[in-house]
Formats: sequence, C-alpha cells, structure tokens
Amino acid sequence: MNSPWPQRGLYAITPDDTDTLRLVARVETVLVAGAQWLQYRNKAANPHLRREQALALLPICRRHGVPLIVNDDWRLAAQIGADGAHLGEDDGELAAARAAMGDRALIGASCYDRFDLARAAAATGASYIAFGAFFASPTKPNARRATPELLQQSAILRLPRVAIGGITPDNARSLVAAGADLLAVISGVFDAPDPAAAVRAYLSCFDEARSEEFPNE
Ligand SMILES: Cc1ncc(COP(=O)(O)OP(=O)(O)O)c(N)n1
Ligand SMILES: Cc1ncsc1CCOP(=O)(O)O
Ligand SMILES: [Mg+2]
Repeated sequence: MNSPWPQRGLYAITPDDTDTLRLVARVETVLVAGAQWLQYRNKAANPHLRREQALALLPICRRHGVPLIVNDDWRLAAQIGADGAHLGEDDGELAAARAAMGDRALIGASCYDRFDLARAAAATGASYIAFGAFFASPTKPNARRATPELLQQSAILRLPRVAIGGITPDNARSLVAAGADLLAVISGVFDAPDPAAAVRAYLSCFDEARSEEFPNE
C-alpha cells in the first residue's frame, strides 16, 4: 500500500525525559529542524506518564505532518490515535497489532542482526524493518550489533529499511550508502549541544548520498 509518509530521512526517537513540558519543547525543536518521523520511547516512564507524554506529542506531530509512532505498546498507540507502533521481540505479535490498528498504521519491527526476522516481519505485514545497533549506542550499550551488509541484503524485501544504534552525522553516510532509508537516532539528536543543527547534519547525509547516485542533478 502507498504510504502518505516520507520513506527516507531522520527518524527521531525521544530520550527518557520524565518532564513532559521539557520533552515537548525538545521534540518541537527537532521537528521544526526537519526530522521526518518521531517515535515516542520512554523507558523511565510509568504507564500513566507514557500515556500523558504520547498524548502531548500527538498535536505537535500533527502540526508538522510527522507520524507519531509509539514504542513497545501498540495498544497505547491505538488508544490515543497515534500513527503507528514499533515492536521488538518482547513487544507482542505484529499480526495482532496490524489487525487492531488497520492497514494504514505504520508498524515497525526490530530485526536486530537477523535477515530471517526481517523476512518474517515483511510476510506478517510490517511497514518497515529496523536493524541494529550498527555502532556502540550510548542509550543501549548492550544492544546486539549488526553490519551494513544486512541493509544491502534486505533490499529484496522492498520495505523501508531503518538503521539504529550509535548513529552520528559522521558515521551515518556508510549506512545510507548501504541502503538505510531512515536513520533512527536518540542521543545523537537529543543529547547534541545544538539538536537542530544535529538534525540538519543527519539530513545532509541523504543529500550527499543522492548527489553521488545522481551526479548531474
Ligand atoms: C526504529 C527502532 N528500531 C529498533 C528499536 C528497538 O526496539 P526493541 O528491540 O524493542 O528495544 P527497545 O526500544 O524497546 O528498548 C526501536 N525502538 N526503534
Ligand atoms: C533502542 C535501540 N535499539 C538498538 S540501539 C537503540 C538505542 C539507540 O539510541 P542511540 O541513537 O542513542 O544510540
Ligand atoms: Mg521494545
């Protein structure tokens, strides 16, 4: 199905900030700067705060035309009318999420370092497949590690490929060159001294990759 959302760019993921007003302000900065997708992820929040924060982020995402994807909890995503959910191996069945959220929902699947998981997710109706961590992640230091070849290999699945884990503006180009459509980033954006400048730096990696592909444009 054709998606109304951009299929390439920066997929910003929120940090564990328990101050809702501050989180909203930080996200606003990042969306104004041009991030294309937002995932609400907060491992430090209880269910009540998660609902409050996801609800607070929804109107900002709407205003910027950015999809809001809720991490881990497709039921919360469905309850608040978010645009999608991101599911890892411990986050329930993708098929159940798809059945409950409908065809238009953006439902992403963590595939870590495994092509077989990506193939299964594609067959079950995932909207995108996510691989990583590609580099040492300050947010999730023990995350499994993947290699860029997996991005190349999974082109055959014809779904947007998301790369995550320790991605900086300096190391992102290798992932875009290997086929990453979206760069999923937490600390490189939200812990940067100037988050708006960091967003622009990530986006420039796509421009450069495109001008290498099409040098005369
Ligand atoms: C875009 C994206 N990719 C991978 C993940 C990781 O999901 P998961 O393995 O469930 O780990 P947690 O994020 O829940 O710690 C993600 N959230 N987003
Ligand atoms: C959720 C997740 N899954 C693999 S690495 C990671 C964290 C990504 O955060 P950062 O961009 O700070 O490395
Ligand atoms: Mg998860």
